[in-house]
Amino acid sequence: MNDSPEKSRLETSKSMNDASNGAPRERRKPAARRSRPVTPSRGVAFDVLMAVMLDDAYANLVLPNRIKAAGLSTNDAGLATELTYGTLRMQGFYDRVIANAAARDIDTIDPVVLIILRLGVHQLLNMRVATHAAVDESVNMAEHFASLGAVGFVNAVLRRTSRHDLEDWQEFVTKDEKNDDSRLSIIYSHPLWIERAFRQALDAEGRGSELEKCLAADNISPRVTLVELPGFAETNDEVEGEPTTYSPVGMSLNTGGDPLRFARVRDGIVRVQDEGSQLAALTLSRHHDVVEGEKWLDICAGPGGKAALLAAEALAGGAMLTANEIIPGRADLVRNALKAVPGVEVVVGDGTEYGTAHPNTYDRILLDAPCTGLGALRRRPEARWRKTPRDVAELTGLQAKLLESALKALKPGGLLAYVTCSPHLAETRGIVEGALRKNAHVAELDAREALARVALQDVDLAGKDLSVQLWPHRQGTDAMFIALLTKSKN
Ligand SMILES: C[S@@+](CC[C@H](N)C(=O)[O-])C[C@H]1O[C@@H](n2cnc3c(N)ncnc32)[C@H](O)[C@@H]1O
Repeated sequence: MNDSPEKSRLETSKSMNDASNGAPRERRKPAARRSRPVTPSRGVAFDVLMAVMLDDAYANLVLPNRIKAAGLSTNDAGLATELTYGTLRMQGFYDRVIANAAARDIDTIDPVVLIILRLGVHQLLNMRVATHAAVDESVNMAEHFASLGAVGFVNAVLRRTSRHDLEDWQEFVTKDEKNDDSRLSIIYSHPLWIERAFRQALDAEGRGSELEKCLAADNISPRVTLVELPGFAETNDEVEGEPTTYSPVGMSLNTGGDPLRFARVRDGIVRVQDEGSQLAALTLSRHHDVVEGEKWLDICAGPGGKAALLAAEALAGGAMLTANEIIPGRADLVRNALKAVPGVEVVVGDGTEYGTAHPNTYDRILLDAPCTGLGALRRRPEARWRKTPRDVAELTGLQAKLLESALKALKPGGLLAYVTCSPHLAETRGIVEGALRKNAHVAELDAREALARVALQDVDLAGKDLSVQLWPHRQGTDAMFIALLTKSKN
């Protein structure tokens, strides 16, 4: 490095401590408009980042609408997606870079300016955008969306940033960190408590050495995978994809774009679904042969992804599925997800009370519990910044109650799958072990062996537990946890 970031910081603080640095918080008159418009992809990314930051919007919901409204070409849509998702994921790291290059606390920078800077830093450090283009386009955005003083500020901060590459910045912004956890949490842009939760879960499997790969996997967009509902979609030759690695009913899309362009997706017989979710549903439905007339329950069904697969499996085997969901609007989503599969009863109710109302009733139960979703961070780029350890405390209380209730609703000798899209030990082994301690008549079954019978290939599972923990960096799926429980007949 010719010019260390530290030196830049000093220079920056000198040059930026004048009155024309786009001082934060107070709204100024927008800068004089340039004739050059903001590029469509940057405009969409800016718009979505504003909605996420200021309106608590979800990027994965807002972005497709904004792309459509702006009429972006496929290439521009790809660029807008990379700008939005990449910036959101790496926000924690970029804020360290910006704070350093600007020599000021991030909280003192106007939100509009901060978003423009984060987008600029992403282009400079993680995309193959030429430096002059990244800086000029960001300055242009500042001229359109921010105050006059902010234009020079954006220009100066990004020029400082551009003097060093990603590795230099990684080294610099972590040089005072005392331990590996805080260093990795900054470099891979994960809040420290999440990084620690992943470390604990991997350590428990004896695979702590995979932590960096695990964190890195969250910063890459997954391929779109689809499930072909068994019995409905086998003859499908319209969707261009290839079989998924493990799921016998899955397909990975070869191309990007909106899967709704395929008629079978619109009809609901081919559905977007992570491969890990498919495996979770199949581990329950294919654990043993279905006996005609079996009663199945999906106790937390919304929005209905796994319910649709279970419904197809139930129909094929002569079982009857009930799908329960507490939020009426989400129960409507379940009904919509089930539009292609007849015969499913959808009910709205509190799953924690279900077992008391319907004791010893169901042969198979899926409890896909409300959870932190830490296993799907790669899909929800802003989620890592919104979750807190308090969410874990609240959710584990609910998960334990739901499991108690589901166990009550289970017929003696029946099979219950406890599933989370989180590898956090408190939400996974903690809940299962709590239920086993509390209920002498409940036993854990070997979910690994059950999964092995379902999966197309060997699944690399570590540790000694009977449950399954999938990982994005290992299986390319969301980090789904699957435990199988039964209760004795007497
Ligand atoms: C992880 S999601 C289930 C995802 C679903 N299995 C799928 O594949 O689409 C958990 C669901 O549980 C619902 N839920 C939360 N608390 C509940 C409760 N007390 N009773 C029933 N459902 C509940 C949430 O509204 C949410 O829709």
